[in-house]
Amino acid sequence: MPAILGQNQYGKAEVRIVRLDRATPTHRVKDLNVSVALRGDLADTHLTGDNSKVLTTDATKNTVYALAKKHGIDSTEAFGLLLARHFVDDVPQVREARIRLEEYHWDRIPRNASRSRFVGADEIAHSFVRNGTETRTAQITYNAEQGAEVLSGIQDLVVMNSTDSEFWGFYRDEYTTLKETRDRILATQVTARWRHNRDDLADWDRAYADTRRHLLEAFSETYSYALQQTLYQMGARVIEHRPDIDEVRLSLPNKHHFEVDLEPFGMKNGNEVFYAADRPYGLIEGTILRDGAEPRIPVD
Ligand SMILES: O=c1[nH]c(=O)c2[nH]c(=O)[nH]c2[nH]1
Repeated sequence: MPAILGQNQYGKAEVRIVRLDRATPTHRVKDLNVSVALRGDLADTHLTGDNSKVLTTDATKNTVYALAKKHGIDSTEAFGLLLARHFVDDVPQVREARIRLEEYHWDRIPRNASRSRFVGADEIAHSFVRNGTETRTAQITYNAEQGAEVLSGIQDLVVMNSTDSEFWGFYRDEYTTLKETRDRILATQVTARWRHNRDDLADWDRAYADTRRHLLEAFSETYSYALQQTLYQMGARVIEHRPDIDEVRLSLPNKHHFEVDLEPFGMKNGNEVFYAADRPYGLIEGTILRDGAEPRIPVD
């Protein structure tokens, strides 16, 4: 029985784009996952392999980045409409475009009232925390001889600084190709555990909230030359402010944001349009201890 081609569509799925608006010192961020599907006069490529009407999926991805640079991303819907109209109105063989968008929402990290170099009344201009991702953890060990040990923690606290991060001066061997940068996005998904040196705190919820706040403040206030340095500052901040905590163990994946090369489209990126890669990622881990304390959180 002869076969016929039924409904079909194609495009690039899950284009991860972070668009920064750096027009003022108070940066705005749009973080989207965009999937493009195009329909139209596309029988030839399926039936004979004639690709003359195929707008490459690579070009659809580039379009997402280029239009984001050109027009900014005002709202998720408006950006989806812009893309859909572009593909249908400007590419003759495309009759219908379906754009699916997921937006990841970032809240600003509240400002520490005692520090003044940030603009805005009570928020930090370039530091963000993604809402709804984190989990609070606890591990209690008790035995009759040694009593109780309380490990508290947080998992998947996703944070980002849209500036105040550099990375340069690193060791180079024949396989090193990374370019040095004086201004990059620094983003990570914090997993932390901290060991209390007492089991009789009056308010564990408050201790947790306070420790979380110190981690966030240290992340956002550290002008960073390496995620390793930020890790140390985060742990040290907790040790300094929480006499009940002797040890902080941190695991920080470096959520890389690569500046998209927009030169082929006649545009300078200007540190505004990024490809948010999910893997591979750098993984920076370390324990920060109260001087004199022994590490006791088990190494995974
Ligand atoms: O903060 C960083 N630390 C590294 O060790 C590293 N390595 C790398 O490629 N990028 C980065 N960034």
